[in-house]
Amino acid sequence: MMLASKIQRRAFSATARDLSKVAVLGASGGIGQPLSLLMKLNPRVTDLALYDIRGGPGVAADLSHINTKSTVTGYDPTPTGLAAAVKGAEVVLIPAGVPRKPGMTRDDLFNTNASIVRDLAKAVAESAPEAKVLIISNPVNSTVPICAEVFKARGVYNPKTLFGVTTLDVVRASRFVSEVKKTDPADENITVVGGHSGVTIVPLFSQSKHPDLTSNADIVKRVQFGGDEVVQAKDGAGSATLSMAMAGARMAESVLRAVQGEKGVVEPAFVDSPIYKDQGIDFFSSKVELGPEGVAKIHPIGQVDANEQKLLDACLVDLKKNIEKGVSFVASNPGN
Ligand SMILES: NC(=O)C1=CN([C@@H]2O[C@H](COP(=O)(O)OP(=O)(O)OC[C@H]3O[C@@H](n4cnc5c(N)ncnc54)[C@H](O)[C@@H]3O)[C@@H](O)[C@H]2O)C=CC1
Ligand SMILES: O=C([O-])CC(=O)C(=O)O
Repeated sequence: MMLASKIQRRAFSATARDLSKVAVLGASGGIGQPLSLLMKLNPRVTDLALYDIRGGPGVAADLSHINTKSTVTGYDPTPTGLAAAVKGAEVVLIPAGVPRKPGMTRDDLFNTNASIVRDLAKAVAESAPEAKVLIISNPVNSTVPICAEVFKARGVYNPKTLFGVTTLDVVRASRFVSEVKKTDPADENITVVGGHSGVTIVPLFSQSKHPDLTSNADIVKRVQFGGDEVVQAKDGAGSATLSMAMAGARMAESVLRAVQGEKGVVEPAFVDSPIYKDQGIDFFSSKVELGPEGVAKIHPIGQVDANEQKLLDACLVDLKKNIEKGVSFVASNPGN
């Protein structure tokens, strides 16, 4: 009897884990569409739910003709649409919100995107409190704390399941290094820590195959301000969308690999982290080992050289302010 129930339990959990619903909130945007396409092509995904304030069902109808196994459903902002989109999701990806124009910092997006993320987080807290939530909307340094505060207020905050997506920073770093060193970017694994904006992005070249790059101010700056290159080139039409879709899809795939039992899956992510808590900084991006429940282990930063220590010092000043801004926003604007 006991054995039977054990087997049943195992069968149930295998089924539950194999049924991986992914929801994309902001699915008809510049990032949302290619990200949803990449999720439709991912065989680990069984159900794809696409929500946007406009155009979700259209994007869903289009993707639903692709002959992979997953079902695709689109949702509009009806009273039940958002709740239905996230219900039962293993992973909720959030690229909803406005992108930068030339001359703006990511922090300039705060006034618009803070309330968008707050309201989406409420829906996730109510209808999918166990989902792994991957926040792409900028400013990530503030939108992740916003999401955490919303979850805390509803008693469902789990620091293991909330991620700010910083994957694009390591994707860029490996590509930029490969251009300088004439190598294959696939062989370049560059650690990037901190946050996701300007000087809060800290590449640790001393830990790579190219420690000489820590004194190369050009490449350090390029990693920190890579997003600006795209914003300027798009000249008012937005920021990185296609490279971000690739990076977001890689992060979602890594989360699903870990959920489905793969060991040793490590990605950078901006998470609730012990690393600088003693300095009042509750969130920090570093290498995170993923497990079935989300964050399994946060790797320490490791050895840094004097140049990198200076970068880290500058990072922490801004990061602290960005995090505090998100926390105070929810305290003074709790919404409905
Ligand atoms: N974490 C990262 O590395 C990166 C983050 N981003 C950020 O991602 C965000 C989205 O960028 P794009 O896709 O280029 O912008 P976009 O303007 O093309 O798309 C945003 C989408 O969000 C939707 N939206 C707005 N309010 C919504 C709400 N309340 N609920 C659901 N959907 C809503 C819009 O209708 C639109 O379809 C921006 O904040 C941008 O700064 C962009 C690149 C990299
Ligand atoms: O630069 C931006 O505004 C968008 C972004 O976060 C990036 O490309 O890294």
